[in-house]
Amino acid sequence: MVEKLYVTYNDVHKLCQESAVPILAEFKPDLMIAIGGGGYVPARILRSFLKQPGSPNIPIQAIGLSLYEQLPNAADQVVEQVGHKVTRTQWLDLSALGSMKNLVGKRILIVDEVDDTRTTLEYAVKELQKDVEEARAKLGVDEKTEFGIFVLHNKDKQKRGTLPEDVTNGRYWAARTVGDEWICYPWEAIDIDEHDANAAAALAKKAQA
Ligand SMILES: O=P(O)(O)OC[C@H]1O[C@H](OP(=O)(O)OP(=O)(O)O)[C@H](O)[C@@H]1O
Repeated sequence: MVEKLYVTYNDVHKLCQESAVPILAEFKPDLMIAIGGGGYVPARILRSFLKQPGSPNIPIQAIGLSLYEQLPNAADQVVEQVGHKVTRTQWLDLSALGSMKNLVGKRILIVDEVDDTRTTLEYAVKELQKDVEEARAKLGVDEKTEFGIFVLHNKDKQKRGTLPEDVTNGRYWAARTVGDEWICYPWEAIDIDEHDANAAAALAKKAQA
């Protein structure tokens, strides 16, 4: 039976809080790109912990990627990716000059809640790299953009997707590395009290073991 891992809002908050320390020390992002829907809440919490006194908040932009669902009437937006379909439901608005400038020569932290098969993250990095190249060409700027990744949980399993080596070696932060568990995030809960009770029960069981 697949173990269920219940993650509470407080857990998410604390995972972001502790991860902010190495992310600030080693990367200092200029911009976060949250992969929706699971990346939105962690990105917003992380922003509070990345805020430096005297500096503005780090902007968060959102992209929508869906791995398991195929939107009707959106066949032209469906991309075959290592045997899985990644559907773009939302993307950056690159028509604005400001948005393009945000991409070139910047440190961009991509945020999602879970790195499972890595299909989604591979897609996000590849597509964003293409956008950066396009923006660089249009703006005639030659500064390097660095991508980093933050996830709450990385599943230690065979990955279908791959990430650039410079990201995996030094710019990849997973608050927790877990097995191939079924992770239940609080924002998916229909009954949050039951969810929290399940999380507490699992904790008590672990303490007894
Ligand atoms: O590593 P992978 O195997 O690619 O899986 C991880 C992705 O799957 C989930 O997204 P989902 O498509 O379920 O959308 P959601 O975030 O809106 O729930 C999750 O939010 C990640 O983005």
